[in-house]
Amino acid sequence: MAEPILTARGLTKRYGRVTALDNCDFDLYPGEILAVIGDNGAGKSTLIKALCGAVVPDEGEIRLDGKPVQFTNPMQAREAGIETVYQNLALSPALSIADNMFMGREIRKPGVMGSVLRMLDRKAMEKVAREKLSELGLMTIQNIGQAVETLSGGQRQGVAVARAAAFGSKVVIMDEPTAALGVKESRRVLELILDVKKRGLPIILISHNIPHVFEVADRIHIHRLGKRLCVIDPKEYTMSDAVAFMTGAKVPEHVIA
Ligand SMILES: Nc1ncnc2c1ncn2[C@@H]1O[C@H](COP(=O)(O)OP(=O)(O)OP(=O)(O)O)[C@@H](O)[C@H]1O
Repeated sequence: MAEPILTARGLTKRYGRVTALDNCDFDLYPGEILAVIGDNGAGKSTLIKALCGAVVPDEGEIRLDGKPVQFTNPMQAREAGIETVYQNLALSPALSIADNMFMGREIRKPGVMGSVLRMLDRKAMEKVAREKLSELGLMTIQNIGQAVETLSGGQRQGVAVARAAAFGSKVVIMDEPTAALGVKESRRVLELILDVKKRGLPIILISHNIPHVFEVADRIHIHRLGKRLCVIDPKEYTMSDAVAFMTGAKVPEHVIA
């Protein structure tokens, strides 16, 4: 196998007496969809937050492309090429699709108008937004100037995924992308995740939906009691095996797939 693109070794994060991450390891390889599953409170969110700069671990090391990185906020991780699609705070409802896609990285008008007057180049942003959405087959969204609150749940998630795919140059992290969606919308988002993978970006998918995980993941990282218990190949195990490992009902024979 190629070298991993993102690794963590010995990550530990304590909240008072609770050890949310307990000497945890993690590996993501180029081009793969790696699902992260685990029981409630196992430490999945804390792991993901550490990888995307939202939480600073007490101990341990994270490497991106083999180089040690220390993110103290999510902006630094974004600048390094790690984009995260959050479960809830994905988008600003009152803003347009294009504005949401460029939130925090707006394109300014050329020359003094942009540099001094800080004027936004809306035309340029709308053009790029339109391109990105159509690349992912999301051009059922008619008007790029439309406020995000007028979109369906699936369309909103699509915009959030498109944003991550457009700007994530190294890694895309998706936290429960189908949790709030209906059957049809979930399907579309799963297809989008596969499209993002086809474009060569590796994806970390955190999900409680085991059938969705088995459908799209290349490998499954099973998290238990603050650490990686094992990594399985979904073609070699059943969903009930995965749930049994997660809950401790069964002990895996091999640790890493
Ligand atoms: N900000 C915090 N302050 C205090 N305790 C926290 C904080 N964040 C997480 N924890 C604790 O750390 C442990 C791991 O939480 P985490 O949210 O990472 O688990 P999870 O696997 O994502 O759970 P879930 O599937 O329920 O979202 C839990 O016991 C949780 O209560």
